[in-house]
Amino acid sequence: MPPSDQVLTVAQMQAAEQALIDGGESVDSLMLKAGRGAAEWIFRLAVDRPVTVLCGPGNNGGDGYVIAETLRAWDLPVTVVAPLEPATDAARNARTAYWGGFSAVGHGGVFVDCLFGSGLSRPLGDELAGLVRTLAGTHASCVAVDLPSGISSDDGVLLNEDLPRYDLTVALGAWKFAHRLLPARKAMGELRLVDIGVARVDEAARVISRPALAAPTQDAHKYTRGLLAIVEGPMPGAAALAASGAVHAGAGYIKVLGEASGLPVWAVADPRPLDEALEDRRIAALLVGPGLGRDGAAEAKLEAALAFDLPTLVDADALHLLNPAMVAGRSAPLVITPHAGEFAALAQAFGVEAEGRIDAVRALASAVGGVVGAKGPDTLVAGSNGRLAIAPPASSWLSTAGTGDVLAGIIASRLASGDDAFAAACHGVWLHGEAARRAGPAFSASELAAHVSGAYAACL
Ligand SMILES: NC(=O)C1=CN([C@@H]2O[C@H](COP(=O)(O)OP(=O)(O)OC[C@H]3O[C@@H](n4cnc5c(N)ncnc54)[C@H](OP(=O)(O)O)[C@@H]3O)[C@@H](O)[C@H]2O)[C@@H](O)CC1
Ligand SMILES: [K+]
Repeated sequence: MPPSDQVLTVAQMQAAEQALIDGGESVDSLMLKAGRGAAEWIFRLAVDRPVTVLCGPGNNGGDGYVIAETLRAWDLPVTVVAPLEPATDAARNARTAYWGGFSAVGHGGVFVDCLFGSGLSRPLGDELAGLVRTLAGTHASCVAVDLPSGISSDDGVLLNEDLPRYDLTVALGAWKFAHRLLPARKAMGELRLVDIGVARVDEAARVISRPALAAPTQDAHKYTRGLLAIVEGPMPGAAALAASGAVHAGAGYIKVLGEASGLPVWAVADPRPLDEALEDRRIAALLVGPGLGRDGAAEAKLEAALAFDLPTLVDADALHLLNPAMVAGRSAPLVITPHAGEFAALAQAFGVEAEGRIDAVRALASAVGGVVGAKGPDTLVAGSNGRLAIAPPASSWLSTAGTGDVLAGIIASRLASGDDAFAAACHGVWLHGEAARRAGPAFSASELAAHVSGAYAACL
């Protein structure tokens, strides 16, 4: 099987295909593997319904002819709609090898979109967009091969409006960013991956998968497991929620630096002035931001916290205060976890200008000199060295107040436990998503936090 966690850009996919060709494959042989692999999934979906394959001019269209011929040979009624002539040798060869018929309107049954794949370079013209919509509307099920036509592979942007929703998208060779990012992901239905022999690409982005975590060693004590200090602000509920997430995610000791009213009994408050409290050499990681406020006092706390150069997670209010001077000269790991609004403020503060979300997240990580967990329904984690990971789809019930504080607590807990910053962010995002899955519908942030230990148990 192909590495099922890697996500490739179009350029990386082309390089991977070239490596296969250098190793003795041809475009035609790869197209046969891709088309036949896709045909198997379509055959299962179709059962005995007729299939209409829309074939474009490039190699995605070539895949379509292979699919049509494969299904025809398996005795399914198949027709091809071909508004454009094949323009590549492989697509021409595949069309020549197709022995079935053509039609202008299709068959009903299953619509298979092989108009454009990763070679789409601009929005569909009105005529082609109309044809895709009509065929989708006149068939009971819709399948996209590699990508739905009209979607930009490298960033998941919809280049046309009113694109159809697909029941199934069969990715060829590797996942592309569009399979993992919104809004494209929403249009794709079920996702399946066909193996054409693509190897692991070291610098590829990854989908975050279940981490392997360890239980504490036999001789562990609370400090070896990690002391996490959470800087409290005027809204102590946020620090308490972060502490609840943190206690279930690995750290052995959670201390809240402040008055800590309303804290659970197992968390320890340290009400001394922050500078003094931060002198505790046993602190393994710091969390600053949840409930911190955005006034002068908050800014002073953030500066003090960052000056200690400990592994630190900056979240929430603190992200509106963070600036380049505060992170200059730091050497300890830093993680920031902005949602879209906080990201925009940070991009301005750090002078990040980039086209597209992925480049922007990478550029911010580089400017901050740390790891960015860009939160949202399709969370991205970027390291300052260009590493990128994409969260698997998570429960939409996470869209409720306080879940971000819980996530901050979990990631900070992983930092205190000794994960490096990138791993802490990835492990934390996975634990948070899994806790939400276990919490079911309509949970509160504290109920979410209580499910983190169940998520942890799944990683042992
Ligand atoms: N390479 C391999 O080994 C393998 C590749 N595989 C398959 O190949 C697919 C990529 O193939 P591809 O690069 O040929 O691109 P594809 O998406 O078919 O379209 C390009 C054509 O469309 C045209 N065009 C673009 N936008 C347009 C628009 N809006 N409106 C009109 N025309 C437009 C463009 O023309 P141009 O932009 O030059 O005008 C060009 O003619 C990939 O997704 C996978 O399915 C698999 O078989 C495995 C082996
Ligand atoms: K397609």
